[in-house]
Amino acid sequence: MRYLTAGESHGPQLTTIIEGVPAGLTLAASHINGELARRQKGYGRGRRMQIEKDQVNILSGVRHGSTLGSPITLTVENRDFQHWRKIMGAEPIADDEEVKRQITRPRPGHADLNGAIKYGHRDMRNVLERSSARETTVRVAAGAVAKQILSELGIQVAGHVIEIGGVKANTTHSESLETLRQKAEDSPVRCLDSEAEKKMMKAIDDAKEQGDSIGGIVEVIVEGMPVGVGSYTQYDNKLDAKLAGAIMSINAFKGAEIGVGFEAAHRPGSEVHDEILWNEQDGYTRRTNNAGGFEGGMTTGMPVVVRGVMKPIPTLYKPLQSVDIDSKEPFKASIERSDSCAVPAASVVAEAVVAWELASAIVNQFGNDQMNVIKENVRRHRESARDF
Ligand SMILES: Cc1cc2nc3c(=O)[nH]c(=O)nc-3n(C[C@H](O)[C@H](O)[C@H](O)COP(=O)(O)O)c2cc1C
Ligand SMILES: C=C(O[C@@H]1CC(C(=O)O)=C[C@@H](OP(=O)(O)O)[C@H]1O)C(=O)O
Repeated sequence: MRYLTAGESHGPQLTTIIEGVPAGLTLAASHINGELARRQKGYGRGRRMQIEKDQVNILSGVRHGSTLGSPITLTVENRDFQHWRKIMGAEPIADDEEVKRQITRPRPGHADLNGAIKYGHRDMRNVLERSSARETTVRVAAGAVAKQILSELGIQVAGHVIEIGGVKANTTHSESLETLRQKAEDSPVRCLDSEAEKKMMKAIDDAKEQGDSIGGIVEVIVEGMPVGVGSYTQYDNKLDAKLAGAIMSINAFKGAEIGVGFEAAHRPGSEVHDEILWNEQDGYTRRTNNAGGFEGGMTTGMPVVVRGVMKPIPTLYKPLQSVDIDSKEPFKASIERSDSCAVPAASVVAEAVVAWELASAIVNQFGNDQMNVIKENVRRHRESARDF
């Protein structure tokens, strides 16, 4: 499966075309809209999220609530476009009109300067419109389709926030994935630890008050993946590497880890590798899951545990030093609106990109045209893995 996205942050809409989704998958706008709404929430979001009310239009590839096997086109309207028609070139600007025509002052931490040099844009709006994380809207829409595939195979995905602005959540949770998901849903910062939640919200308030921004760490857990998805046989078949790439592709994400991740550097092997057990009912299991569900680029059958680190939002009310590309004069940037923390929202994006990679790998490996064939192949594979 593959997908492309298109659309500017303040243009009329965002679009994704998704190819390779098997025929016969149940898919309704409500599956996607639920995910879009989750991405819009989260403490620390700015005023833009009060303007948008993301709703998907399914324009191709689905009839009577079921996928056809043909490309699926999904679009989401940018309501804010109505306020940006002139700036975006959809309406002429009168000569005497006060409209900010060009952005010549690059914001540190954004794609502005590098993108302008690369594409030769003297107006950096031509860069920021596309580098904006508004694009993650349709990635969440594509991820919702992937989640639907996983769900029909009994595979569940949940994401939550484990750190914001240096406040760490206690992550020793023994509840079911469903309970974990519900708790995250009920928390304004998508955090399971209610003590940490309060401190995280205070950290966001403090940062906002000081004109600053903060980042954090999100975790995605996936239960029910069959063993042996992905492969060690070629570097670009390693599914853990694809997950790391997917996490790193989210705007502002600067690191990814699987299982104990970077912590493995500090531990001896006896405290890292997961001992192998066997019982008649389940077949092979592991005593621990430090590997986060991966060995040799393949799933172990244990829960997939992926984390990603998000840097602080780059647009600050406390201005940072930059240079005007026309005058070459130094200036301190001033801004109109921004999120002060988008880590909770980004955890929903992280779920989507992880779901996409896992669903793609399954569809590629277990026959890729019809959903019922894939279901049967996965069922047989699970059975043979258990009896191996
Ligand atoms: C959900 C989400 C919302 C974001 N909101 C903002 C924002 O309001 N203001 C901002 O400056 N950056 C925001 N970002 C981050 C920027 O898009 C990102 O840092 C920038 O495009 C530069 O890319 P890079 O950080 O990946 O290098 C957001 C990121 C995500 C994932
Ligand atoms: C629009 C979204 O996020 C935007 C991501 C973003 C950025 O620079 O990445 C900047 C802000 O946009 P604006 O400049 O229009 O206020 C965020 O609101 C969204 O998540 O849907």
